[in-house]
Amino acid sequence: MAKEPVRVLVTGAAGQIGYALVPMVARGIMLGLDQPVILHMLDIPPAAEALNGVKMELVDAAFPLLKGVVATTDVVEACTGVNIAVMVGGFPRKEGMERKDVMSKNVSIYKSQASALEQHAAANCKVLVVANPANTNALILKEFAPSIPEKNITCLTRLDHNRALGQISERLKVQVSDVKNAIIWGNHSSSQYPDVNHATVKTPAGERPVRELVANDEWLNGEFIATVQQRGAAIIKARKLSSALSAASSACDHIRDWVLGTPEGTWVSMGVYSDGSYNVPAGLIYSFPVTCRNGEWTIVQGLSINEFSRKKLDATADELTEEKALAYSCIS
Ligand SMILES: NC(=O)c1ccc[n+]([C@@H]2O[C@H](COP(=O)([O-])OP(=O)(O)OC[C@H]3O[C@@H](n4cnc5c(N)ncnc54)[C@H](O)[C@@H]3O)[C@@H](O)[C@H]2O)c1
Ligand SMILES: O=C(O)C[C@H](O)C(=O)O
Repeated sequence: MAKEPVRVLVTGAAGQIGYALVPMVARGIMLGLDQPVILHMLDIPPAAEALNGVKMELVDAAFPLLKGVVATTDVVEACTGVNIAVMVGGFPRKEGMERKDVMSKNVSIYKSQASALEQHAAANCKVLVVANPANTNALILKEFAPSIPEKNITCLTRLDHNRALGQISERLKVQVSDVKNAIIWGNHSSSQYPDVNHATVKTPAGERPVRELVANDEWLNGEFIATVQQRGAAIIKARKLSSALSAASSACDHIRDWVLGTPEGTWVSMGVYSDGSYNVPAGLIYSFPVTCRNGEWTIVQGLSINEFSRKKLDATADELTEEKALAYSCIS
């Protein structure tokens, strides 16, 4: 029997990530090739015409899994009945703007969208925040949607996770699909800590540690970390626009693994509400290694953290604590 359609909200759908993401959702890349979807697309009134253009293209593409499209600038209409919400819309930092001004605009956007989701989304709606500052926008959304379980509110660090796998694959000249269990700890910002101390590569002789195969701690502790931390900035420098296809693809990876489960023996990185694991302060949205089963994520426990890693976990937690204070100071 055909499955019931799942309603997927994409905010900021007229923007660049939105334009890359909605065809992926409509093709079944996010939720599976047997899962019909209804797309809800939200943008702001100045983008209404462009949003309608995206809707026209979705119709023209005749995606078999796409059972309907809602394209709107009305947040209540956009949020009504959605099962998955991918929050891409936000206020970008413009030249000359203070951090606090950008934060204040995003706090006000995420406060009002939180209320709309809380009141109108389907029960058990899963939320992924992509828009920057992603971790703190997700925290504000959690704050203003108290009836949405905190386990349902996450932010995207899967792009950073995939970037780490990509760098190891390039360095070792192995297939990226053979590299697994990197970890992104902390903030989706340049303070994040890409950690490969537990990562492995599938070889004909079995799974081998990345550190052993790379055999160059100086590169792993220096250039590798900096490259992953700075990759977003490098893409902006090259494209004059921030990453879009990789961000959209990673958003699909994040939701697919959350809903359908992570493969046996594999973990992924997700920004989730900290419960104090690994001595990360509780009450931050912080990126951890997680496995997913039956639509729920669980933080991987018991990984050893050496002194080098400890300092990096703490530094990115400190940045998030500071961002949290700034965001709370903007709440009106
Ligand atoms: N977490 C990640 O890994 C990651 C990666 C890449 C980009 N990003 C972030 O994702 C966000 C979107 O990037 P983009 O390149 O698509 O930007 P973009 O400027 O092309 O698109 C953003 C869209 O959001 C819309 N928007 C603004 N305010 C809105 C609101 N209140 N409600 C609904 N829509 C609204 C804009 O009109 C625009 O169409 C940015 O904040 C970017 O920094 C995050
Ligand atoms: O939009 C940005 O500032 C960069 C983006 O978050 C990315 O990691 O590519």
